[in-house]
Amino acid sequence: MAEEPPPQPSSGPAAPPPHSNRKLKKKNKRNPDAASSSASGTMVDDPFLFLAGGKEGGFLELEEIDEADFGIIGGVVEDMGAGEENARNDRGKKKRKRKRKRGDEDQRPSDDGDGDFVVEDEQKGKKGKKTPKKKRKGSQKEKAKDEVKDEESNEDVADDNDGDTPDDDDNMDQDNNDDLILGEDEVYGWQELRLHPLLVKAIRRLGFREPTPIQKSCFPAAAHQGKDVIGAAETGSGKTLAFGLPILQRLLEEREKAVGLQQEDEETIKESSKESPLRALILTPTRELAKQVCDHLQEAAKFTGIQVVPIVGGLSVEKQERLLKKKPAIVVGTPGRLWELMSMNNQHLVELHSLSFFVLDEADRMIERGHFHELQSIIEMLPLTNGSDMHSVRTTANCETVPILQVKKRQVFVFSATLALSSNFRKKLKRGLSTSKQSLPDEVSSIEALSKQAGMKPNAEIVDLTNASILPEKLKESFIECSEDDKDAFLYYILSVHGQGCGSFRGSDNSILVATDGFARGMDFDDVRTVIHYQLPHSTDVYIHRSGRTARKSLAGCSIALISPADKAKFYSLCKSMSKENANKSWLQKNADAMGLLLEASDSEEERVKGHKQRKATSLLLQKLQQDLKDLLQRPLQPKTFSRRYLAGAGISPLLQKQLEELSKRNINNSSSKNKNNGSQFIVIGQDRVEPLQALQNSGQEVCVNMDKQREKRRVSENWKRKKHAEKKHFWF
Ligand SMILES: Nc1ncnc2c1ncn2[C@@H]1O[C@H](COP(=O)(O)OP(=O)(O)OP(=O)(O)O)[C@@H](O)[C@H]1O
Repeated sequence: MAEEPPPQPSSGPAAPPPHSNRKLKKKNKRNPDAASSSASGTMVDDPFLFLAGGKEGGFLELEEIDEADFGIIGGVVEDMGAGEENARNDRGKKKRKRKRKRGDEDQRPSDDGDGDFVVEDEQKGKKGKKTPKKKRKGSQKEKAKDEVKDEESNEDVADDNDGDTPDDDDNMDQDNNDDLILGEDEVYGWQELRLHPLLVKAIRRLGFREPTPIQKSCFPAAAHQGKDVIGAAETGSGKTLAFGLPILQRLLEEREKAVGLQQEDEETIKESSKESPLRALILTPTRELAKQVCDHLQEAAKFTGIQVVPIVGGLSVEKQERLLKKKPAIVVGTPGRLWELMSMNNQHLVELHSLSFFVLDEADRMIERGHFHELQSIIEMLPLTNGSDMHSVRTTANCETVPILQVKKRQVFVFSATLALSSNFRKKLKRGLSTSKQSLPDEVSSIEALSKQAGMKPNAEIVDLTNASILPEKLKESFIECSEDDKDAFLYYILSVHGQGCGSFRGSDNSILVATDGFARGMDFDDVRTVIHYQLPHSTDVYIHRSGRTARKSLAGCSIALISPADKAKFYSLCKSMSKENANKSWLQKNADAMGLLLEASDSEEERVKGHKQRKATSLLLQKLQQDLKDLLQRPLQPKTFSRRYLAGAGISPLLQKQLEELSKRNINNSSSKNKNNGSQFIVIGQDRVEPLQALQNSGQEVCVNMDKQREKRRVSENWKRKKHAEKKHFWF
């Protein structure tokens, strides 16, 4: 190990797996809360290549590593069939293809020096965008080369394109239908919402067959009833479009009214609507999230001509001022930079009389220290919406305004993955309305206070879909108990399972992202398979957000927490608070069920019968699950032939390495003769590149095979003992 090249610094994307435990420890000291999500780095000349799978297959068995205890603390073990795997791959491929077209694959995080990551290529360089399509159709290798070239050239021009909006040509003129992944009849779910045709078209292009539950629940209230919304749903459930689509819908409807009023053709209106007073201000806690939300909304607004721009720190103020001169209708930004520009009296940002939407995304993070000062200042800039500002719409001198008829009350949207509202929240909002802004508390200390201060109305729609589960349904949570020193070995081992080289994080199937907790919130990456909690976070929220980077969009994923003795207290309190939250949430439902009451008193007879049938089916299912659980609990968690060999500690000696290689060969031979074999089988992670998620999913079956065999053995040996005993008796008598 001494001759090994030093590992790459942890901040870069796709850092190769650590080659030395010592170095890895150093890295984690610098960044103690790092949450890593899966995949790999280059393994060339790595003496541990054999651990990484490859043709030979890895061999390490979890039980073989230092008295490991591996358990599942949540989630249902279910078989991720080939169907889902294929669907995941297909979806991933389609999306990547589309992203490549847009040049999005350049996007990747980089450390901006202050501990936070920024998306390095926040700018889509125009050079990259204008690469002829023909060139992009080359072989994978050529594509990869092109990407590298694009990245390089983007770096050259990045400075001129910071946070640029998509080209108007790009946005408007590519209205052809070739790009649409879904047919009209495949997006039926959206028609029910009465989504504007131009938005349906964008949705067809994105390939979203139906709205997610949070989108379905928020849209009617937000878009058709003009209500404020507090929305909470599990991570990765599509909250961005839950507030984004209602905003776009209303802007489009207003534009159509304007067409009616002004008797102009739609194209003219489309053109003129490129420049607009500020209609929607969306605040996010981090730069990366602002950029991501902006990208997502630009996709949704693709065919509308509505401009969406990001205003975030880390980019030059002058360039962002240039962006704002284009008068975008929607601005997505972080409080710090927005307030900086507002303080500089940026015209587009301070003329807020036409502002119809004020959105706080990831509101739970917004209220954490470090954000509220600017946030509060911005909120204080917002005009009151009690009707008095209607007059100023007409009279503001140097601000272009939308016609008075189009300006309804400003809507406030507050979204979060976690939500705890007091039972008298609406009353508080009512009281808030009669209170002047100055008399509100100095500090924004909770989502409630924040909503109140932002002017949320008492009839706000509260959509809390976190009831059933705070974490994604298909997330499998697991933990490994180990010593602090062995964490590195486990980390390396898990990463090595994914072991292949990579390009950028978004562009590769097998890359690794080492991230701060700031980054772990809200960032959306396709197909993240595994999240590793190298160190447990202090708060449940952070745990939820970290874990929520995987199992997004109803796909399967797993999170692995490495628990050292020092983490135990944190671990128990985390488990406690997670189960308490779940318990609290289902309290009403549980008690209602126990008393045989239906919560919805207004249900029709038909619905009641349906509900009764559903409950019956659920209770049968529960009984079956209980029986399954009972059966599972009767089986030992691990085979008795538990090996205590371990790979970890202060590096691996050449002798141990040799032994491991030999063991690897032996295991491969064992596995090839699996069907005939009569030796024991472990839950193998790393064998033939089996990832932790798959291993977790398969583990039940493997253990089951072992246990049957062991039971059979036990039965034979007991029979033998009985026979012997009988023979003995016979002998004495
Ligand atoms: N209706 C839909 N159908 C399928 N995919 C969707 C749909 N709506 C959004 N998505 C995709 O789901 C992913 C997650 O969406 P989004 O980032 O809005 O989730 P989120 O709830 O904000 O997550 P987080 O709380 O972690 O920020 C994105 O890749 C988005 O493109």
